[in-house]
Amino acid sequence: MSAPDLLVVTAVAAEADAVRAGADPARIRVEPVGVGPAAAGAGAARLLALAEAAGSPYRAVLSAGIGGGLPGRAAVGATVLGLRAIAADLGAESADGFLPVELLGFGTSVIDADETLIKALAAALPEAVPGDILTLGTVTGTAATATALAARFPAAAAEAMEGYGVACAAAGAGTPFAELRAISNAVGPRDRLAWRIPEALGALTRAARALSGLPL
Ligand SMILES: O=C(O)c1cccc(C(=O)CC[C@H]2O[C@@H](n3cnc4c(=O)[nH]cnc43)[C@H](O)[C@@H]2O)c1
Repeated sequence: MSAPDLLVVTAVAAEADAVRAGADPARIRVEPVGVGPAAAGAGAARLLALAEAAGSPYRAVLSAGIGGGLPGRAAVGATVLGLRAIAADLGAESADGFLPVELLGFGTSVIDADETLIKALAAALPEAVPGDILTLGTVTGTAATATALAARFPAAAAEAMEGYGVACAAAGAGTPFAELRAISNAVGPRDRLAWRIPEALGALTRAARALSGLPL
């Protein structure tokens, strides 16, 4: 049997189980690597390097899981296809507002998803909402932060905690990258009890079924 050609990286085991429930294991390997951009980046880099060393590199890597939807842009229950992964809190605070890492002269906070992979994913998931996905080390928990993020990132549809880390690992390995988020909650005032986790995990399973036929 040939090795899987798509690596799907999630944060937690429940998300990995949801993806596995819909994915063809012959084509897709699913691994939970931890919460946050550092764990995601380190975990994805290790898995990509191991596959490369074994002589069967992945053809693409997907950061997948649940996420928060920006109000008016992605509703709870929707699936968001990330066109760009943006490290929204990578930079410095100043009296004049947030300074992104670009202004500090330290590289980029924005990584584009692979164009060919996005076209294939959009065809496989026609109902997915296309948009940027923010990566944050801290889950947004106030209306003020949600409003500020929506203003800073007019093309953002969702936020999560791992995409930019996986994108950095993919860029280092030369592997096409994309991100997929099933929306469990609205970005805004913290209300953990309102998160619709089972529904979002169900949406992840449905998306994974569509991934199994992906031309890679
Ligand atoms: O408690 C559970 O059963 C459970 C099952 C699956 C996943 C979880 C998580 O808490 C996953 C954490 C994961 O979720 C992403 N996430 C979701 N909503 C947001 C948000 O509004 N802002 C940022 N991140 C969000 C994030 O990527 C975390 O890694 C629990």
